[in-house]
Amino acid sequence: MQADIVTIFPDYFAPLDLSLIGKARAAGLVDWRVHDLRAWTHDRHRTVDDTPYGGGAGMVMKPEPWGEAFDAVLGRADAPPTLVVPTPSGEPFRQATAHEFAALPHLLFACGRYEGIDARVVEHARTRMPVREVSLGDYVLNGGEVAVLAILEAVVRLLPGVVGNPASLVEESHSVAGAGWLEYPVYTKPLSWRGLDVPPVLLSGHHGQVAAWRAEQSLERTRARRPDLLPDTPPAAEIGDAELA
Ligand SMILES: Nc1ccc2ncsc2c1
Repeated sequence: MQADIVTIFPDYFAPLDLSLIGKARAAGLVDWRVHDLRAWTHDRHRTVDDTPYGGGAGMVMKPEPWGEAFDAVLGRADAPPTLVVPTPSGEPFRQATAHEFAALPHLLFACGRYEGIDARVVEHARTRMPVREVSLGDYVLNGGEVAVLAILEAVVRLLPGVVGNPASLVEESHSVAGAGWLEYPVYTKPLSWRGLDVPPVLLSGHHGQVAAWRAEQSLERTRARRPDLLPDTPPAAEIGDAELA
């Protein structure tokens, strides 16, 4: 997989080399290039933003540098990459999205800052490559860089050969294979720690009983913390009605 990242804070991505993702790069399983958006500015102050049309607080990222940055990446690519734009107004980025992205040969990440990127950048990009605007959750960061780090980790770890034991990718929270329930609690030595003991079933050697206990734990956690992940969960209003009935 090839990833290009365009940002005004290229140093944000230095930690990528420290992690498992860095090992994947060394093994040739993934490569990424980080580009400073200001390389495509032409004024003395290397300006990347301006005031918003229609008024309002904050600044908006100018379209010209982004257009030239995408021109440069596309000009070097054999085929158009998929443009991934982290934004609070995007589609939810889920484990299924990570699997989709892991199957793509080339991702181009645009890290917005300020109040966002001039909308014409994505509008124009859609005429020359697939575009996915994605949200990591209902909260706002100061920019897309942290989101891209999270997305890259979620995606690259799914690439064949990156994670030592592929089986460990199966029983994870939100794992597609695990029906998307939350992960069960895990334990290791010592048997007793500060008066807290490992659940005896995990010491039984009964794989069937262990599997059943883990499934029950996953279901219990999912019911408690993420009922929205369970099938046939009526909207909250209906749940209220049912309880009142
Ligand atoms: N550009 C930008 C600004 C805020 C934000 N929050 C989550 S992703 C994102 C992207």
